Amino acid sequence: MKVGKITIIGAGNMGGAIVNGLLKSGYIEPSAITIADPRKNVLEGFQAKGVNTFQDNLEAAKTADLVILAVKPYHVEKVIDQIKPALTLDKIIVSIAAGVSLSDLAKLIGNESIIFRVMPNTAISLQESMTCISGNGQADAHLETVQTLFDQLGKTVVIQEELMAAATVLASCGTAFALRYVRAAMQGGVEMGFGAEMAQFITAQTVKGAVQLIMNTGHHPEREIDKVTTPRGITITGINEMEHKGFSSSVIQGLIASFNKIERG
Ligand SMILES: NC(=O)C1=CN([C@@H]2O[C@H](COP(=O)(O)OP(=O)(O)OC[C@H]3O[C@@H](n4cnc5c(N)ncnc54)[C@H](O)[C@@H]3O)[C@@H](O)[C@H]2O)C=CC1
Ligand SMILES: O=C(O)[C@@H]1CCC=N1
Repeated sequence: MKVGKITIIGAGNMGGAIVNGLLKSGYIEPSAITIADPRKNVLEGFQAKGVNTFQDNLEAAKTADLVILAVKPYHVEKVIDQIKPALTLDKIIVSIAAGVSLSDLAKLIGNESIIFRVMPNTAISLQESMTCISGNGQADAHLETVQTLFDQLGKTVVIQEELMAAATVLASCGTAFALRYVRAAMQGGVEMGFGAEMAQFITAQTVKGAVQLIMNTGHHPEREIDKVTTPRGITITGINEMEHKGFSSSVIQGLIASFNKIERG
């Protein structure tokens, strides 16, 4: 079933990105979208786009069929407390707060409520998110509704909740990790003679093409790497130097450090 009215609580990086992705998708009318935030100035831009805006979370949540909690994890408890009178058992509640479990949410909202944990990334504003979804027992009957909604905003997978921390690191933090590669390559490009803007354009298009090579074929990355690394050639010289300096190991250790941060707080 297609979702009716959506309320997003929190108009920051992610709340704002979700609204922009929804507007871009045309999946639901701007008038069916509501966003709430205490900061009046961030709401004005959304109001101009025809979205309903509120500084009062409870008022914002009252009319919704689906409520997305897009506040920092340490604000989740307070926000749920504020909107609880509006969280009737027919409402779908979606939390994108990193590290806040379904059982944490059920303790705050109620065991009988329909609760999803959804982990998108900032590319949701361009309908290019990788979004991982898991839900509680009550959520099963509404999975199609929620997955179809996030399908409008990129790619989705339904996962076991125990993988949510790993999903957060790979898919959500992953945007920043990937862009650090892009920035590093740009710095190298500038040292070799390109202006920063041209280095960014060349690097970004190269990364986009490399990603499409594996996405369009399903090939393992090494299969495509093998096509680039001429024996005794230039690429293998650079790649081996990167590995001597710990490239893969550094990426893996960074992922695990982020994972441990979620798991241990
Ligand atoms: N930034 C990212 O790439 C991702 C973030 N997340 C999760 O999304 C959530 C939001 O993160 P960001 O958007 O990055 O944070 P943010 O700080 O950019 O946005 C949070 C927003 O909540 C608002 N806010 C604060 N107190 C509030 C209250 N009582 N009621 C309503 N709104 C309130 C703030 O004014 C702000 O606009 C976090 O729980 C984070 O773990 C999940 C995936 C990716
Ligand atoms: O760094 C963070 O805590 C958030 C969660 C995932 C991406 N950004």
